[in-house]
Amino acid sequence: MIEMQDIYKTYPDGGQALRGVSVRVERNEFVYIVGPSGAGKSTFMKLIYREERPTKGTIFVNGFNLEKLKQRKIPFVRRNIGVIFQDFKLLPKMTAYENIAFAMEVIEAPSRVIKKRTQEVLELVRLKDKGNAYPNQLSGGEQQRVAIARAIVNNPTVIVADEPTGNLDPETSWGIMKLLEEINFRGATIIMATHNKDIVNTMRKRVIAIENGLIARDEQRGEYGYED
Ligand SMILES: Nc1ncnc2c1ncn2[C@@H]1O[C@H](COP(=O)(O)OP(=O)(O)OP(=O)(O)O)[C@@H](O)[C@H]1O
Repeated sequence: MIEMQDIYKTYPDGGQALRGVSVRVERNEFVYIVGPSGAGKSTFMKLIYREERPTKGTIFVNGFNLEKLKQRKIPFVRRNIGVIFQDFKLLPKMTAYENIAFAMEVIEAPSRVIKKRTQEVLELVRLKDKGNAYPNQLSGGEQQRVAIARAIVNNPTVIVADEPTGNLDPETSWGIMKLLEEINFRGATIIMATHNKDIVNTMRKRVIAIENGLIARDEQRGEYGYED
């Protein structure tokens, strides 16, 4: 569960990215965040995974108030949120396998568990045979699948995906969407910011439109609603 209560975000240079956003996303929902460039979508996403902090307002993730979190609870809450980016953000000097396993090493999982679970997610994203490849030896779609495997390896309850298909061709994008749908089916809440009209209008889900720092629309089985 994610809940924002009257969230404002003003960046240090004075730019107002969000201007009073209140929203609730239930467990296991799949939500698209749409809106014009500069509307505040990435800021909205960053507040959920605590990359940015709100200027005002309260955010709850799985019942934890992110603004009142004790230092020692931060890793625990963070581990429950998997993040996927447009540009994949894989570590270039690590293989696909190592990129995924690393996410478990940082939470100090036992090495036996790491080996088993990393193989399991490599299979889930259909990259069993590419574990030893480095990111620059993989296609864009394959790199994004590694990034998805890394995001889900610790079994997070929430996946935040900021334009995950932004750098991919349409066919590859559909493959990524099928995977996200499967992850949602297995129980994760998915929040995905996108400019992909086809995907939003085909895979009808809840659509939240952010315009000028405010929620302009929030519809179940919504539409993309813009021309780009
Ligand atoms: N780190 C930052 N410092 C200052 N201003 C910022 C920062 N990040 C974003 N902004 C500003 O906040 C506003 C919202 O930006 P944000 O990146 O959230 O929009 P967006 O909807 O994700 O856009 P896009 O679709 O182009 O990715 C913009 O005016 C932007 O210039």
